[in-house]
Amino acid sequence: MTGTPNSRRIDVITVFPEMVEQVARFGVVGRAAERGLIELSAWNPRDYAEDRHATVDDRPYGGGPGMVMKVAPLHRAIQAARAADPRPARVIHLSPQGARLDQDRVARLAACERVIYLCGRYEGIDERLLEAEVDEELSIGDYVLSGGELAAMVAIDAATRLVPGALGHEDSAAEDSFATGLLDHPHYTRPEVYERRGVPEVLRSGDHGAVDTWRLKQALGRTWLRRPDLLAGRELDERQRRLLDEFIAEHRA
Ligand SMILES: Cc1cccc(C(=O)NCC2(NC(=O)c3cccc4nocc34)CCCC2)c1
Repeated sequence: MTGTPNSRRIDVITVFPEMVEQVARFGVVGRAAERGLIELSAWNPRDYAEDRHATVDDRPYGGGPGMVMKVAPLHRAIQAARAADPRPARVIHLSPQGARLDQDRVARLAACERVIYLCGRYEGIDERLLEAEVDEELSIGDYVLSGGELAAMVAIDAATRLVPGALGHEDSAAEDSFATGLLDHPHYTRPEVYERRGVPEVLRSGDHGAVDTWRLKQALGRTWLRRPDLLAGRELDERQRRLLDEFIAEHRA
């Protein structure tokens, strides 16, 4: 099935295709898939194994616990995915050895017409497959996972949100905060009071300028408090500097 001509094609090489296909059933990614903005296909190396037991793994040379994913079934699955669309594809291996996924790298993924995500299981993938087929390795963080599928789903979700048309206005507004590299300001909705806790006056004042200022101040302040590293890498303009200084003074009062 081919999507609209400029649709993004996403292929995932995984022994658990049903797991990964779920990401395209819900929310923003689900709507993008429905509307043909993206096209998601999963390819199971088990379907490309030579033997009748559909073996995709084998014991490691050098001994040790666990199993290693074999080259041939993965190679054939990648070839099948490549053949499904004439456009060149960037092959991304989700791996603890990879560069840390961040919004800049997500933006680069979103700009690719085709991406093939390669998900490891067991102890990992035979190095010769990685040497031959992988363009880039990405990690979603420093913790132990059972496989690369969740990482692929994280990358797919984050990148799809950046595909033009994927977000309606109501969602794109939510992008503003991190598009500025800051954490989010606090959010409130009805009721006005819940168990004696109210809503900041300014948010109900109808003064949109004051609301924007309050939100920027809160975003700057919370970033300063919880993720100062995000502030270290950026210049604040005069207004932002003043608002953050106000927040800090109030925080220390
Ligand atoms: C810190 C650390 C050091 C050594 C091994 C592991 C580990 O978790 N190894 C197991 C595997 N992990 C991942 O694939 C994986 C894990 C974490 C983030 C990721 N982002 O993308 C893929 C990721 C690799 C082969 C099968 C799963 C983790």
